Amino acid sequence: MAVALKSVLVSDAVDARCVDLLAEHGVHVTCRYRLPVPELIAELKNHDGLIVRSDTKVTAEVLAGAPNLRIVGRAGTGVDNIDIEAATRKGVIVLNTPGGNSISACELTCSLIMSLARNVAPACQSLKEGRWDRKLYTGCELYGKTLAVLGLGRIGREVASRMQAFGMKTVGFDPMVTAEGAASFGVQKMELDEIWPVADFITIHTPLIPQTRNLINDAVFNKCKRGVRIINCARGGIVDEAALLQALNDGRCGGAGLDVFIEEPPRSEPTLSLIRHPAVVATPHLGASTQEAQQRVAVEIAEQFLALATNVPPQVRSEFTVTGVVNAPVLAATMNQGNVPWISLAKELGKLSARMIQGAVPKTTIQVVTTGEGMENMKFLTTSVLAGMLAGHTSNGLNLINAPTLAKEAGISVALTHNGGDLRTVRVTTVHPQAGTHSVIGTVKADDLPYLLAIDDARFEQGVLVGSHLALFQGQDTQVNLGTVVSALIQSGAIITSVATAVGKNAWFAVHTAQDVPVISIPGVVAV
Ligand SMILES: NC(=O)c1ccc[n+]([C@@H]2O[C@H](COP(=O)([O-])OP(=O)(O)OC[C@H]3O[C@@H](n4cnc5c(N)ncnc54)[C@H](O)[C@@H]3O)[C@@H](O)[C@H]2O)c1
Ligand SMILES: O=C(O)[C@H](O)COP(=O)(O)O
Repeated sequence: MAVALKSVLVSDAVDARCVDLLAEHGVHVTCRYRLPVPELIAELKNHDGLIVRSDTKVTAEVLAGAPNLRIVGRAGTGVDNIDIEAATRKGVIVLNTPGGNSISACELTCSLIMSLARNVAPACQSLKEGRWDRKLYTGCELYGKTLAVLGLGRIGREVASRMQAFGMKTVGFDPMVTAEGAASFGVQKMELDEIWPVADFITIHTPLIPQTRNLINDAVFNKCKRGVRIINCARGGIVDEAALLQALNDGRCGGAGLDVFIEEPPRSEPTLSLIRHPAVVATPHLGASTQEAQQRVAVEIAEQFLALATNVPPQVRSEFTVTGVVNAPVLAATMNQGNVPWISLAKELGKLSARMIQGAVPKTTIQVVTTGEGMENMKFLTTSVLAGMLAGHTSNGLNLINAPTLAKEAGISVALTHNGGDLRTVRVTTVHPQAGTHSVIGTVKADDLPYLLAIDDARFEQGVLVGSHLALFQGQDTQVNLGTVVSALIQSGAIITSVATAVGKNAWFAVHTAQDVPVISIPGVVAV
C-alpha cells in the first residue's frame, strides 16, 4: 500500500534531517510548530502527510478536519498523542520510529536512578545557593539494592542491563515476557504483588494504555517497602500523581525521578507540587532529547514516508523500508515483495466471495485457510480479503488500513488457519445466513499473478487469471452449455479472450473479455 506524498506538515520540532531528506526526494515540507487546533486543521487541508513528536495532539477532531491526510508519522516511540482508532477508521496510516530513542530514554532513566540515590539535584542546588550541606545529602548505594522494572520492552531491558553493572538485583514484570525471556537479560520475572514488598527502586517502561493508567497508585504505596523510589520516564498517568505526592509527604515514597507528567507542560496541581517537592528530581520530558536520538528518529520517519511515496521513483523507494507500522500490519507485509502477489490474490478472492453471495456482505463469517510451505504466518491476508469483500459495499475511503475496522462494524468476522500440503493456496469460505456457504480457492503462479483454482466443489484444471474483465457464470445443472453463454456474450458485443469450465455440483464458466463484461440473461444461468 502506498500514498501519493506531495506535501508534508511537520508540526513539532523534528531534527532538520527529516525535512532535508524529504525535500531531497521532491516532497514539499512545511514546518509550523505549536499551532492552535483550528490553525492545525486549516493547515492540514493542504497536506497528505503529517510528522509529529509528542506535542501535537492528533485527535479525532483534527483527523476529521483533514480530508487529504493519508499518513501520520511519529518521530519517536509513544503514540498516545495520536487517536489511533480514529486514524485507522479513516484509513490513515500511522507510523512511528520504535527503538530510535530507546538508548537515550534508557540513559536518562539510569541517570535519574543515580541522582535519586545520591541526591545530586538538591545537593547541587543547595551548593549553588551557598550552603555546604554534606550531612543532609547523605545518599544510598545502588549496590545490592533491588530495582523493579515494569515493562520489559526495548527501554526496560536496556535499563535493567545497565543497572546490573552497579550490582543491583533486577526483578520485573511484563505480561508479554516469559520468565525464561526475562532471565536471558538478567531479570527475575515476578508478579506485581511479589514485586511491591521487595523493590527499593521501581522504574516504569510501559506504554500508557488503560491497563497501565495509575499502575502506581495509593494502594501500591501501602504494599511497597517504606521509602521506595519511583522513576517514570515512560508516560504521565502511569503513576497516579496525587497518590505519589501523598506518599512522598508521608514517607511511604522516598523520592521520585520524573520525566513525564499528566499535563505537559504542567500547569496544574498536583503536578506543580510534585515538581517542587524536595525529594523529586524532574526533567521536562527529555528522555528522547539527545542529538543522536533526534537525528535517528528524524531520518527514520522520513525514510519510512519515502518508502511509501508513490511519487518517489521505485528504485529510490526500494532503498527504504517501513519499520514502525502502528495501525496496519498488512503494510509491513507489503514491504516483502514475495507477499505482494498473495495480498493481491486475497483481495481478488474477497471480491469474488462478495460476488458469490450477491453482495450480501454484512453479517458474513469468513474463514481463510492457507496451505503449503511458506504460507504460515500470513495473517495479513485476512485484511486483504476484507478489503476485497467490502469494495463497493462501504462508503468511500476503504483501504488496507481501515478494512478490519469497517468489516467489524458491518458484523463481518474473519479467522485464518493454516494447513500443510504441497500446493500453496488460499481458500476463502464465506458463511452467510441467507446466501449460504461458498468457497473460492486461488493460488499465485510462477508469473506472480493470481489464479482462481476452484469455486465451491468445481475445479478449474488450469486455473483462471483473476482480475478485471472476468465474468463467471453458474449453470444450475451440468446440462447448461458453455456455447450458449459464449454466443449470448458475443451477441451482446463482447470480445472474448479466453474461456474455462469447471464442473462440480454446478457447472461454472469463466470468461475473460477484452472490455467490460456485458450484462446477459440466459434461462438457467446465474451471472456471478
Ligand atoms: N521519556 C521519553 O522521552 C521517552 C522516550 C522513549 C519512549 N518513552 C516511553 O517509554 C515507554 C516504553 O517504550 P519502549 O520503547 O520500551 O516500548 P516497548 O513497546 O518496547 O516496551 C513496552 C513494554 O511494556 C509492556 N507492557 C504492556 N502493558 C504492560 C503492563 N500492564 N505491565 C507491564 N508491562 C506492560 C509491553 O509488553 C512491552 O514489552 C513508552 O511509553 C514510550 O512512550 C518515553
Ligand atoms: O515516546 C517517545 O518517543 C518520547 O516520549 C519522546 O517524545 P518527544 O519526541 O516529544 O521528545
